[in-house]
Amino acid sequence: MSEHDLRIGLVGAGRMGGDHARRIHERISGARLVAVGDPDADRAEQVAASVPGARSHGDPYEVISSSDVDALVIASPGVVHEPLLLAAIERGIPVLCEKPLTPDSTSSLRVLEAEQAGGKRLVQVGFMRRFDPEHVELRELLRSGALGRALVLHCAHRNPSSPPGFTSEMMIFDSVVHEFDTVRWLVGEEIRAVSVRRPRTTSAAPAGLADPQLVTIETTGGVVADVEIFVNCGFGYQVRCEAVCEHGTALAGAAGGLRVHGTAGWGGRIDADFSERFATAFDREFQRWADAARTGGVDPDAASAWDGYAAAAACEAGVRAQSEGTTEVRLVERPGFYA
Ligand SMILES: NC(=O)c1ccc[n+]([C@@H]2O[C@H](COP(=O)([O-])OP(=O)(O)OC[C@H]3O[C@@H](n4cnc5c(N)ncnc54)[C@H](O)[C@@H]3O)[C@@H](O)[C@H]2O)c1
Ligand SMILES: O[C@H]1[C@H](O)[C@@H](O)[C@H](O)[C@@H](O)[C@H]1O
Repeated sequence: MSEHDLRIGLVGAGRMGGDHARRIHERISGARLVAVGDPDADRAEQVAASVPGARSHGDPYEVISSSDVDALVIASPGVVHEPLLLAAIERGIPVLCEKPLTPDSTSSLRVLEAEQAGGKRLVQVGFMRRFDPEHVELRELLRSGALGRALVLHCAHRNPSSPPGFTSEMMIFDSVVHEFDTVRWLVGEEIRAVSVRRPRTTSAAPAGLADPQLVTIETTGGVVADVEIFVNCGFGYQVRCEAVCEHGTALAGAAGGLRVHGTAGWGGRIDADFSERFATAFDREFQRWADAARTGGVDPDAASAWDGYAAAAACEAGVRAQSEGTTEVRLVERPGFYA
């Protein structure tokens, strides 16, 4: 630890907040956690107690206004991201905000406006797949043109089970929000339209949840991505994306790891959850964010507030498409600030 470390404040001390606190303490260099805030003061205290030198606040805004906080991590539920982001932008500190930027495009636009008014890029959205080695390799391959142009993407996003209160709409704006960002980032084009189909529902789904769903995403350049979102698959956590190109295909997220051949069978293992599947991605995301924040810059490969807004707009179209059929995505003109 050095006096030049980036001093990080964390708001939201739930599952992700706890993970990120550990990550910063154990695996990120040049940065340390100094304050944790959560309206649930016990949670804040518990997470702060797990990191030597960190203190807790029952008011998250006290963390944001603390003069010894150089940069902020937001790991609270999406519905409260906007006021926390606006407070961080007002103080002029870099912020890494867990997905989503905000839950809808109107509030995302307010964040974009505040950031532009401050004149400096400060916001990064936690779309961690951008740091997953296989997804990075797939993007580089697509950009190299070695397989020709991408035509179709086949994506699967499976969770073992949905948390209590998870709704059919959340399957779009809490889960498929990752694919909206991944597709835009892989292809380098905005999303033009979204449609949703509902196959028959798994008997494992809680009452009222239409699970799985098939989401079709069309980009402005004519790439079509199909996404199977299945949040009660029961057996583990899987995220896959296969790109079909003019001269070949490439798949990120194929079952990897050790392949075991044993009595009467062979097999490998499946990750249990996102913290396992994307452990390396989260670590890289945080290290690169901290490195950029320490020098007053932003990571050009990370998701910006613009990316967060574009994903929110696609999610809105996706939720409308659940009942209205194919729905177009309308974006404001991209400001030069986010070029
Ligand atoms: N990148 C990923 O794969 C991934 C995975 C899970 C969750 N997330 C995102 O991380 C965020 C947190 O999710 P979680 O699963 O940790 O939720 P959680 O419910 O476990 O924890 C959220 C915490 O935020 C606190 N909180 C509520 N209002 C607050 C406020 N105004 N200010 C500060 N804290 C407040 C709650 O008391 C709670 O302790 C969400 O945005 C979620 O979408 C991302
Ligand atoms: O909040 C979580 C998280 O974003 C996971 O990465 C995703 O797989 C889940 O579907 C979502 O509910």
